[in-house]
Amino acid sequence: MQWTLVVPLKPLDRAKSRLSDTADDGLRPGLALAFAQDTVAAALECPAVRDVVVVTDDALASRELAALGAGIVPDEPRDGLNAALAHAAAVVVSSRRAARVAALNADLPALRPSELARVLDAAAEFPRAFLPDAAEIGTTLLAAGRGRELRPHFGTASRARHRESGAVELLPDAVDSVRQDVDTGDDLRAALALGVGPRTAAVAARLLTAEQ
Ligand SMILES: Nc1nc2c(ncn2[C@@H]2O[C@H](COP(=O)(O)OP(=O)(O)OP(=O)(O)O)[C@@H](O)[C@H]2O)c(=O)[nH]1
Ligand SMILES: C=C(OP(=O)(O)O)C(=O)O
Repeated sequence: MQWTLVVPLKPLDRAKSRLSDTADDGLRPGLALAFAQDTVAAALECPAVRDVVVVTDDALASRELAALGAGIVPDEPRDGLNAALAHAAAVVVSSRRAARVAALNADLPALRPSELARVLDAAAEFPRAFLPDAAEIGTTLLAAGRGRELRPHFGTASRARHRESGAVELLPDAVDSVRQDVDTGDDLRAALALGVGPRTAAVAARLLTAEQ
């Protein structure tokens, strides 16, 4: 069972504003890019993933993520996160017949391919399914089966909104790395404790040096 993942990424100079007390304006865009690179690299190593498509208008992120093997879809219709995801999912389905599509957050720097495979295998049992984030308020993955629309409701309180939309909440064991998104300094410390990918580790080392 193979999936196409759609990963949304807003322009790096506006990304991760809630990390401004942890990483200053000089470091934050690089940190957001490192999260996306580690997320995409781990996703591409997952046996359940056929391909990864990043929906973004950021030129540097597009180059760096394409170099890892991701496809790039421009951010249309420029009406926020859910519109961008719905558009990219529609592009994917029209270009690859019978695709299974899942939206995956770009801020999962501890992502492990085997844990992502476990989540996608669980999602395959349902027409639409989602994984709540570590904080139990948001969502890190929303999956739609063949012929089903994604109908994304990411953003504030997305766990409750995805539940209300009829998507099945997934609760597989041992998938912490897929749930650990990074929005705050505490989230970053939790991700570092799980073990992050090499690009995030390198930027985090610079952050720690800057703190001293
Ligand atoms: N393509 C696209 N991606 C978006 C858009 N808005 C948000 N995203 C991405 O969706 C994910 C969750 O977005 P947010 O929580 O709003 O933004 P963030 O950069 O993670 O963090 P904050 O700035 O602290 O809110 C991140 O990967 C964002 O880069 C958008 O309008 N278009
Ligand atoms: C957009 C979401 O992610 P974040 O935690 O980055 O706000 C969400 O959880 O729906």
